[in-house]
Amino acid sequence: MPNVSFHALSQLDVASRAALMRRSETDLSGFMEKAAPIIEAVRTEGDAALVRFARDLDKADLDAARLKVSPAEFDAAFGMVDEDVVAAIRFGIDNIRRFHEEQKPEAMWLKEMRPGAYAGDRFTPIRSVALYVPRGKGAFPSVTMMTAVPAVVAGVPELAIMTPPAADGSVDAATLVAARLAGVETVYKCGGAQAVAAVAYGTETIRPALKIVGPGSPWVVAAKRLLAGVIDPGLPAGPSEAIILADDSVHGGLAALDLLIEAEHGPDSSAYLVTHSRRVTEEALAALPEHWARMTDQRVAFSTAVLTGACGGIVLTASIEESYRFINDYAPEHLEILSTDPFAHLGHITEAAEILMGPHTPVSIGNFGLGPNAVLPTSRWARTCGPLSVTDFVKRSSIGYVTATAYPEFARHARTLARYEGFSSHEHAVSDVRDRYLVR
Ligand SMILES: NC(=O)c1ccc[n+]([C@@H]2O[C@H](COP(=O)([O-])OP(=O)(O)OC[C@H]3O[C@@H](n4cnc5c(N)ncnc54)[C@H](O)[C@@H]3O)[C@@H](O)[C@H]2O)c1
Ligand SMILES: N[C@H](CO)Cc1c[nH]c[nH+]1
Ligand SMILES: [Zn+2]
Repeated sequence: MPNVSFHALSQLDVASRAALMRRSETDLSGFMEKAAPIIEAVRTEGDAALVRFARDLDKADLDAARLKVSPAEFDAAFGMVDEDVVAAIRFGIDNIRRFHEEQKPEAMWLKEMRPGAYAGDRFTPIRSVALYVPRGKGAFPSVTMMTAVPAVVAGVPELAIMTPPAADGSVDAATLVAARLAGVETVYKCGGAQAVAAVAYGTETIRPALKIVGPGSPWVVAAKRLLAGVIDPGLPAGPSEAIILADDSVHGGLAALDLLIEAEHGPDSSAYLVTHSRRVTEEALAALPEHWARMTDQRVAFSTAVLTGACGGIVLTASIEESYRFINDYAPEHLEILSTDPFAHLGHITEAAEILMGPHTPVSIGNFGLGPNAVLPTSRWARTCGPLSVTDFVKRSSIGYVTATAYPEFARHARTLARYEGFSSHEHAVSDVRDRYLVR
């Protein structure tokens, strides 16, 4: 049995407690240093650099003509994916679409602020957005669904999926199925930092986009940070992370089962079981070997690295209140509340990007298509932002309309503040100079 990291929270000093907040992406300096020349090569060499990085980093044999997925590759993908996978994708897309249609803001609203003066917001789609779909430590048709569906619901006219090629130069077949079923037919075989650079600057084959969304490895996160002045990098979604909060009403074996969900993404993930119950802790530790025995070697290696390392394990608290405090401090990407009465805890949690409630809502169900978006902020960004949504694919313009009836009162106050701030043209524009032109 590997030595699972165990932290009795009330016995930790301030530094050890602070260390528990760390994620693998907390220090990205090494990745940023190596991503910078990749980005520069794509900016200056375009497609030639993408072909070279596909060969060197993805071991994929490609030429520029094959960077874009062809209609024939899309058609072939449907023949390669089992019917039950297609059915699961259709089921997920249907739920995700219904959720995001509900979320879509009205195209415009106007409110009468004062008699005869109107103000509101108008939402219009962003013209072009790139969707990053990872591949490497897994294939992610689900991420395709989560990024493409809200983008299509928002009405973005130009969408392109960026995803790493496999060694044979192909794109994961289920990812292509999900893309077509969600309504996106432009897919480029290009991943990592080079993909972010390609859509930021554009290449001979790849059109530049105004924004990129979607999760990725630290390479992707680092490139987004470096290119934040060139392209809108969207919400910060890095290596997956989860907290399983268990109270005394559940079996610890269940907590262990769900702790392994996000721990198996990769050695750079984070996963904690947080509980004030010693019984749950002991049951969880006892159940882990049995769960590991059912997993593939790769997933055992990833989850063991997480649970025995500095970004995972078990946190035993002194009380449920201390569990809440820890979680709100940690601000996890995914939070699962394992309790027979999850709603009793919900009000105490304010900082978590996704909160999944009760023993029948494991993180897997959120990941694969309950409806809410599973592309979520990591590394404590849940303190300031939430899941990917339709609003990430639109921008807002405010609208104002003042009639002749309402104008005098607004003009009077505007003159006063313009004078105070020392802006003479601002003042003249709402003074009797304007009246000369208005009265005809
Ligand atoms: N937050 C979320 O919503 C969410 C959702 C799904 C997945 N994820 C996370 O996304 C990540 C996916 O990672 P992945 O590796 O499977 O796919 P990825 O596509 O993000 O990264 C693979 C790419 O990284 C680049 N790369 C790999 N090694 C490199 C090196 N040595 N130098 C330069 N570039 C290199 C390559 O271009 C490769 O194509 C995981 O960390 C997972 O936890 C997050
Ligand atoms: N847990 C990921 C978000 O952090 C989403 C996902 C897709 N497939 C498996 N997991
Ligand atoms: Zn997951």
